[in-house]
Amino acid sequence: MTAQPPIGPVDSSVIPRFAGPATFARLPRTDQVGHADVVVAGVPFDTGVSYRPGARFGPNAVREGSRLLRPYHPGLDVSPFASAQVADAGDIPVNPYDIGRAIETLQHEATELTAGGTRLVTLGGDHTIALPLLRAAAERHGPVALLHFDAHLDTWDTYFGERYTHGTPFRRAAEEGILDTSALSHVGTRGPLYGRGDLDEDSRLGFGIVTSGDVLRRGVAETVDALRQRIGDRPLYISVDIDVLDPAHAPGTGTPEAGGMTSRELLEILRGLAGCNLVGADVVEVAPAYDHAEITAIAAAHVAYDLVSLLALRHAPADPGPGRQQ
Ligand SMILES: N=C(N)NCCCC(=O)O
Ligand SMILES: [Zn+2]
Ligand SMILES: [Zn+2]
Repeated sequence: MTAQPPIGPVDSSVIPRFAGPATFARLPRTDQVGHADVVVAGVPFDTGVSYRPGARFGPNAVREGSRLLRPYHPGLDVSPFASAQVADAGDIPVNPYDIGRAIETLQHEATELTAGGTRLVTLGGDHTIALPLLRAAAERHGPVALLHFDAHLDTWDTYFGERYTHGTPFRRAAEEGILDTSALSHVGTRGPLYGRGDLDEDSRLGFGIVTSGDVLRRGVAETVDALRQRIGDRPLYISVDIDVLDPAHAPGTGTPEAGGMTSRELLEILRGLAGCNLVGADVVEVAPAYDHAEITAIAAAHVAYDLVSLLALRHAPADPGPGRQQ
């Protein structure tokens, strides 16, 4: 906890929430605060996609979609921006022409942002960015447990012979030894694969799978129990590909698959993870050009708000009430 109460978001009863440039949840920028406990950073990068491009515009779309968020989270009983100093670090500028350099830059910047113990929630960007983010998390915490919400496995080996793409980050991460192989789960997977071998290789890497259909059949409570048992108190990284949601709930994404979870199911599962040892998280694959009425951007903003709230809970023995307003 910082000595001064945290600087909170702009007061939407004084400055209308539709006015001015958007930071995430109308929070201060990192240069407006001293130390931040949690930072939200954008990564406008989509050079790793295999189908529709456009996730480079995701970070700002999610910021715009976050204007209506309010400071108290009743589901988790926390005022995240009062319990912890949360700030928007802006976008990390990565090379749009060279995936290798983009990955290097992002790993370096994520390491810098988290140097003093600050926790990072990243807004993508395509799923390629999870690899350098996991590297940075593992540098600090050792191999991390991973909860991966996605329609896709993203443990494929190569696309067009390329090893660093949005369909391969978790294969690379497993090979690099930065994941705790006793606690890896995909949640929400569905849709056709290239072959049964995809599943065999995925399981050989150590992943367990809770499909979208499993969530429907078992329900949220049983799903959360199973995930929590696997995670225990290990350092946990959560990666949310917004295409884990049904295209009805997230049309604005690059590789949509029918038969997905609802945003209600996803948010409820996240809330069920309160108290886990979350060390970092990302929300990726928002591609606003295919969105309608900000459906996807708003869903992603709420997911990011829940992730920030899970992180802020660690600073909040009891709800301290509203923070100082900006
Ligand atoms: N959306 C992500 N991250 N990956 C999808 C890759 C699916 C494919 O091109 O076969
Ligand atoms: Zn996906
Ligand atoms: Zn993905």
